[in-house]
Amino acid sequence: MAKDNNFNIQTIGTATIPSPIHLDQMTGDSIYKFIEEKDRILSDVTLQGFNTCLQNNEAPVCLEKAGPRERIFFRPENTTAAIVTCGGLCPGINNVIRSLVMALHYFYGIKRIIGIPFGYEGLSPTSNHSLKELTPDMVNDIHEFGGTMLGSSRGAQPVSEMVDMLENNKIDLLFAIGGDGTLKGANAIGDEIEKRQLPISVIGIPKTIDNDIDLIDKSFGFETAFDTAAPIIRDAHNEATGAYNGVSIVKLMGRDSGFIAASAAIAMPVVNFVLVPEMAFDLYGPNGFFEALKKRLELKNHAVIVVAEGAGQHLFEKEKQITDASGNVQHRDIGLLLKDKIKEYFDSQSIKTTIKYIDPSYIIRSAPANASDSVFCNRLAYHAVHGAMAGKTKFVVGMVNNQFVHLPISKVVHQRKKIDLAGEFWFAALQSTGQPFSMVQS
Ligand SMILES: Nc1ncnc2c1ncn2[C@@H]1O[C@H](COP(=O)(O)OP(=O)(O)O)[C@@H](O)[C@H]1O
Ligand SMILES: O=P(O)(O)OC[C@H]1O[C@](O)(COP(=O)(O)O)[C@@H](O)[C@@H]1O
Repeated sequence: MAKDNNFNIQTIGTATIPSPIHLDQMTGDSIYKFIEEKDRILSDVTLQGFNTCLQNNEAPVCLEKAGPRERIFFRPENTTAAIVTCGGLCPGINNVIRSLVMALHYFYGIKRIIGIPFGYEGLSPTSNHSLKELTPDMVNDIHEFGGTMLGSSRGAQPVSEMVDMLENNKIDLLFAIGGDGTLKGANAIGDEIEKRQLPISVIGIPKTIDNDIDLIDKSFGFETAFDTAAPIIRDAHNEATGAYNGVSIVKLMGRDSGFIAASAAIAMPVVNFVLVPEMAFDLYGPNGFFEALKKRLELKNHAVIVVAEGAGQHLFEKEKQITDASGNVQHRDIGLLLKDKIKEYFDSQSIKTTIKYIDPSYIIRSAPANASDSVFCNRLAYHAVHGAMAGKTKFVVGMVNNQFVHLPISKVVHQRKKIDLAGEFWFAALQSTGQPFSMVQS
């Protein structure tokens, strides 16, 4: 981190390969409004952020603005770009692929664009997947579909073999679309490239439906997720009101962070309880969930519960944890547990209930992006291409304080973003649902 004495700010910069070519010389009359290398945005524009810096005698932190640079590093006629998508699906991946291909092809004139099939697995020399040459025609309509046209995967591949593969296929730019794991992988690939002193740029585009990537305002697909969840919750409410003491439980994605569940609950104020991984709660006892649910049923004779998949894991008997191929903990089904235990609790008190458990999580994850996410995906992709062509490497594009910036990958992967249970957003979720503030683990 460099200290900028003129402005008394600290800047988190990104690694750049020196840039010899003037973009306007190359394209003639440029359509771009160039971003100056010195353009920065403050990473924390809140008064509280400034006050904290002043108190600690620290300079506020600034981030590099994303956008086209006047000087680029890669000569388009000799440049090959590759795109890889890893980890779980998320609305908008195809929009990002499409906009990357269009920007590479039409803005910079890059003719060779390679799609890596099935995540990092496709970069392994031992895999049987064949590389796909991508053209604008091939990607023209893919934004209309959810999922990823390239396929995805989890599981580790040897980094040196992946870099061999990039070298052998003369790839100059690698765009890695993925979450925490993918970005760690991209950073490891970038380190190996640096070690070999190769002029290859590695660019991360943060993808996670859970919205759990640190520092950035939001990740693409997250808004579509709670947008798609909203009508499902509305219908779940109809189910709940259609029976005496009807209880609908809707499970949404959210492995370690409950942003989708909490946002969906605020968006659809028929939700009475929102259970997230950040909040441990008791089932029994005066401040337990069941007592609160009982009060709710006594009052209104129906209830809607939205639960994030990672919530309530403390309620399962401790067993050996199961992990997926990438080492992520696979959670037990909290929705099923709640369904069974709620029935047991109310049956034991001879209170009749009708419980419906709805799990739309994978359907939501594979939906196409909504209009707002489509705009966001498009802009992320354009910025990723501009940063890459300027020779920047081991960086992610993201939005911070409503501005597109470059961040070193290493800065966003060291911890996951979670809901602040003392923060305004969580209070809004509790107020909107009417869930008792006291309903936490004693
Ligand atoms: N530290 C790492 N070094 C290299 N590759 C990694 C690392 N962490 C994760 N990966 C790889 O990144 C890919 C995606 O990771 P995963 O955790 O499944 O999804 P996500 O990127 O959505 O978090 C997997 O192929 C995984 O093996
Ligand atoms: O596809 P899988 O392996 O069942 O993954 C389920 C996980 O994927 C997610 O949808 C997204 O996780 P990633 O961001 O790590 O890809 C999580 O919410 C969920 O826990």
